[in-house]
Amino acid sequence: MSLIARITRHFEESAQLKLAAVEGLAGPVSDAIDLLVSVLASDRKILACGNGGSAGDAQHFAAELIGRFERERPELAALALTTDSSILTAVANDYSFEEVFARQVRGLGQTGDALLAISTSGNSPNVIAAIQAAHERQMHVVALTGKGGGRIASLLAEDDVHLCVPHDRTARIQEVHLLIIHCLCDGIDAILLGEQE
Ligand SMILES: O=C(CO)[C@@H](O)[C@H](O)[C@H](O)[C@H](O)COP(=O)(O)O
Ligand SMILES: [Zn+2]
Repeated sequence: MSLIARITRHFEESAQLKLAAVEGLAGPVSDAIDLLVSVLASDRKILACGNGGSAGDAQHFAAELIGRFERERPELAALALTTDSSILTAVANDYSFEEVFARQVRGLGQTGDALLAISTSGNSPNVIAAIQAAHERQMHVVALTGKGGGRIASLLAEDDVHLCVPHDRTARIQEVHLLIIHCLCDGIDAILLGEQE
């Protein structure tokens, strides 16, 4: 296969997945927006975590809330738990890598906050531990997964929101996660700016 053909196949597979996934995901994404708006409107905050590309997505989400997405508005309370190398290395070194997000959730999370938990497999132990810590703190959870949701699917509470991309390829799932993150940012802004009831 030529490089052009390989590249074309990536574009086509990604585009086809997005078009196929929107019907099943639009409703849950709308629920996630409503949940996150209620968290922010109650002066609570959103913590975000994930590994690898999903760590980047967690940071991307927090940056768009503290900074801006497409419209001017005041800062919104969001924090990625993936950035502080001293915390990450100390907790991994002194406890375990599985604890790197959960200890931050227990240390920073308060009742009514939300955790955006991102795992394409739904099986990363440190994201699972973060969800369990969020529930201990009476926090809401929005989980971004794929591959059927993995162990995370069975961990979520009734009022949590599960956004599971119907695909088994990590890269494709991440591409839809990023699209979902932009939908979350747009929907949160539309409601908070009074453009959307
Ligand atoms: O971005 C990619 C693959 O596209 C990788 O860095 C990927 O994020 C890593 O393998 C992660 O460790 C995967 O973790 P998860 O999504 O299964 O929770
Ligand atoms: Zn990636």
